[in-house]
Amino acid sequence: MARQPERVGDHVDHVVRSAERGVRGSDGSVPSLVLESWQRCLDTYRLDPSRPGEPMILTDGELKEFREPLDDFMPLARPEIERLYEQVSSAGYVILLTDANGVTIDYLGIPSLEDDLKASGLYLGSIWSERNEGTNGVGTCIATRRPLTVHLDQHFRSRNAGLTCTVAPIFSPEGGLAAVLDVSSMSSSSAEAQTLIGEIVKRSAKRIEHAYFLRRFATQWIVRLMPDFSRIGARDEIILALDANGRILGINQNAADWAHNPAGAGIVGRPVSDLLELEPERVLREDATGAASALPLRTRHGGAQVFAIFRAPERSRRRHAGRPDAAPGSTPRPARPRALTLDRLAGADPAMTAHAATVRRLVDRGLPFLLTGETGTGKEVFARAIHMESRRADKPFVAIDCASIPDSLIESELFGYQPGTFTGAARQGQRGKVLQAHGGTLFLDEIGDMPLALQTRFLRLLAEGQITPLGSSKPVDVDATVICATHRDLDEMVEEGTFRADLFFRLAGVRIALPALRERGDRRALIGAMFEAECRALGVHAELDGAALDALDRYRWPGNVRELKSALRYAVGLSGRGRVTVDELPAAIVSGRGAGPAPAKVSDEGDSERDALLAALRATRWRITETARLLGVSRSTVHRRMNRHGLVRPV
Ligand SMILES: Nc1ncnc2c1ncn2[C@@H]1O[C@H](COP(=O)(O)OP(=O)(O)OP(=O)(O)O)[C@@H](O)[C@H]1O
Repeated sequence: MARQPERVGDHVDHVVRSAERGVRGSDGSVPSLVLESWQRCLDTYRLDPSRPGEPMILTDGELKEFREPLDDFMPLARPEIERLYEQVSSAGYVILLTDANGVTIDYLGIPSLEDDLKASGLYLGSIWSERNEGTNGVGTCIATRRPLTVHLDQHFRSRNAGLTCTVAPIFSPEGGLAAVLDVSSMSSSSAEAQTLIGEIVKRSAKRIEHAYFLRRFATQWIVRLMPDFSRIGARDEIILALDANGRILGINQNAADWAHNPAGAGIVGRPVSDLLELEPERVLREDATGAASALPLRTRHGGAQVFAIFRAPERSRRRHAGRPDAAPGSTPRPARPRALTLDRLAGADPAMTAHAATVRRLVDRGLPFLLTGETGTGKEVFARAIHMESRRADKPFVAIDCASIPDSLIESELFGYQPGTFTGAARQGQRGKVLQAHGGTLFLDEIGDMPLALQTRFLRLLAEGQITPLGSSKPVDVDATVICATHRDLDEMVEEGTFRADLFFRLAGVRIALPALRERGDRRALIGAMFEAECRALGVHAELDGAALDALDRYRWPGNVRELKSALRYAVGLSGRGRVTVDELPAAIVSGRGAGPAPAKVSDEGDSERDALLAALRATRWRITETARLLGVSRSTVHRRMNRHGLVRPV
């Protein structure tokens, strides 16, 4: 908030003089974290404490770029932000979640004060790095990685000296700073209130950090440790992620502190039995008995007692359905999404329902399937549903993306190789994905990107049910259902001679063309069902407003169901008040961008492909995801084409 001019002078004087005297010469009235920050602002960033002006607020488009890398994190943080807001908003506080650059990526504030909050920078899209705003809660937390309160004129800039900001860092499972949680008000608060808010913010930040860690290692073993059983689930809980052999894959920040090892270096990669008197087999046994009670253990060094709770990896937990999987008081996990069966994928769309009936009739008849459809129409999930419908459902489903493997490796990835076949090869050789799928299903995504030379070898697999690993002369029998998918027009490629006709006829045993989302007859119902699924997945209760549903229904969806899913996740993540309106939808959907003609298909090779790619890269300012969407191809295809045409993002 703006300050009176005469007080601005006093403030500047106080900041500059105190910074000159430094921590040693200080009378203790200014906390050392703040003093050191003032020094950084003057000496390193060369900021002017008296500078007036407005806080910088990013546009929606700019903000989206900062949010994108934290797509999986934001929905985990949202419920905690809401809980925090409920606790403190009546006392005039607002909540900001910033990324590690200080950009406010999520926010909950008092709607009636919105204009004032925005003018003070307590708003979505504001930037609170020290370099931008000088000493402030978020920026100084980023610089020091410590929780703190910056009260009134402890702020470096005079114009922020009406604020009180209490913050706590949130660390990523890798030990880096992921985000900062901030509770701010536009007024002063008593020392007692600051202490109380400080504790509440730290607890919330830890809850988010734990949820992030548990989500990241959902498919691994989790061991939660506390010196005292009653404290399991508390915020100083130590959490380790282990692989099936008891090797430590990740540790939370508390574990790093416990081991006096800030980044966890030297712990990750070691067997858990180095830290605890615990043999890996014991972990498995604990889970098999479904034990949710704490197991007393001793630390390897020092022999101190700790209590441990185990959580099995997500997949094996499904087998113990109904068994408690979290300690009391821990963050509730969002519901796990239900499997996408053929029926669920088909919904009420006539073409999809007919495809589901075809699959049921022809599955297990030894025929290969060819799935076509624009990017994001659900080809891979459909392939998985075919597998689950088949008698091979309990055998492996092996997916391979022909577009993302370099041409030089695709052959060895698929067919494996004998020991010593080429430089850099594993000494014991490799089995190859095709053999791994033996007995189950082999899913070849982006088959249209398979190099011609390899198509010949692949033909043999389809024709004779045999493959020959690289460096070997002995063919090996393979029994697998083959499902291929592509967004390309294979008929056209065959005509052009870029795809082998004989291979095409072999693999197109059962052709299934998945409709684009804009062509689906059950689009509104599908949007509604996917909205509910997102709410369940994020643990949120929300309704979809009629106008928002209309906007979603009208949009052209160049990225199809994938794009719809991420738009819904974004909207549900943003909906604080239990209702998703057009305001929560991504700007492109509301503005109707992407509501134009269907994405142009680029030709296979040559100049036109390069030109189209370059034009798309320029139009999207070299953003790969958007380029892929614009061209109607996958991100990996964009990367491959960039390599092929030697296109490098300008610096
Ligand atoms: N009917 C559906 N209901 C819910 N989610 C769906 C449905 N169809 C697809 N999805 C989701 O949409 C996303 C894209 O699906 P998928 O990866 O199978 O598409 P694709 O056609 O293989 O894409 P690409 O061609 O780019 O590889 C996935 O997250 C999938 O779970």
